[in-house]
Amino acid sequence: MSDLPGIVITGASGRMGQMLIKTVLDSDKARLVGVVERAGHDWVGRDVGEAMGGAALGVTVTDEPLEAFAKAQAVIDFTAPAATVQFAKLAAQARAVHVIGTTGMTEDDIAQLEPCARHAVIVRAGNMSLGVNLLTLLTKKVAAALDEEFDIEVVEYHHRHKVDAPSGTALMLGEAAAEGRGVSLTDVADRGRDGITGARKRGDIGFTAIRGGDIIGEHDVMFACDGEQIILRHKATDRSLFAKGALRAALWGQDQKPGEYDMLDVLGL
Ligand SMILES: NC(=O)C1=CN([C@@H]2O[C@H](COP(=O)(O)OP(=O)(O)OC[C@H]3O[C@@H](n4cnc5c(N)ncnc54)[C@H](O)[C@@H]3O)[C@@H](O)[C@H]2O)C=CC1
Ligand SMILES: O=C(O)C1=N[C@H](C(=O)O)C[C@H](O)C1
Repeated sequence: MSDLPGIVITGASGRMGQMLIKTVLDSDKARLVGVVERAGHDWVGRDVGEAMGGAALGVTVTDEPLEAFAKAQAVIDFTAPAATVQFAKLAAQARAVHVIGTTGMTEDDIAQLEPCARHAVIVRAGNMSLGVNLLTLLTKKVAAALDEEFDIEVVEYHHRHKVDAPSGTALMLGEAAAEGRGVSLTDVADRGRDGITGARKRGDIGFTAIRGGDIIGEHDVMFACDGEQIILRHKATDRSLFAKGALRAALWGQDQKPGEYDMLDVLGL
């Protein structure tokens, strides 16, 4: 048997799940040892290669995550908040690195990761791409350089199937802008404008979510004052970018102590 790190992918049939499976299969640094779907899904019990419309891979889709995690060195998880919280407990039990791409997690969901990270490595980021993580650093720097004469607005664009807003990336960028300004995002976030909202409050960080078609993910951070605007933009044109980042995190996590990490740690930024 190969001694390459064994990876389990959760949410196997999802947009990211399928991309992650292909990315692990294409890699010469890791091997696919399991795939998980939710109970009742029609992929459960089938060979994942065949379920994806190709040749059999000898890996059967399971709805028993702990059994799968016990065989793995890392779990890559892009599913939904409630599932991710459960998977964190099971990955900790199996001492497997848990890479979390799932967005839309509440503060309570995130708090439940903390005890799990005492036993296993958790890498969590709303966006696994190098470009977005670099953009968070640029956003922080620009926000620190400008005063509140500049209004900060984060605009995100995603496909029609996305279920959470603002996107995880938009929140990362908002956090970075707030950090640059030395304020707490909770105090200044303006997340939903509708009706007679009153004029914009000085110092607020606004969020707008566009949903349509098959847009993979685009994010603008606008700094607008009277007479000029600066717009920092990231555009994802291929989901494989997130999957490659997640696999990189899973491999990086093999050499780390238990704890919570993000992609800036992985990328050394
Ligand atoms: N951090 C990042 O770089 C990125 C994060 N995402 C996030 O990843 C998540 C998934 O996105 P998509 O793949 O587009 O969604 P999707 O809806 O296509 O896939 C989610 C999959 O998870 C499965 N699932 C749900 N509950 C489950 C459970 N209890 N056990 C096993 N499987 C379960 C669903 O059946 C589905 O197959 C979202 O939160 C999204 O925002 C997406 C792209 C990049
Ligand atoms: O749901 C998606 O598709 C994406 N979600 C992530 C987010 O919420 O920021 C990352 C990426 O933009 C795609």
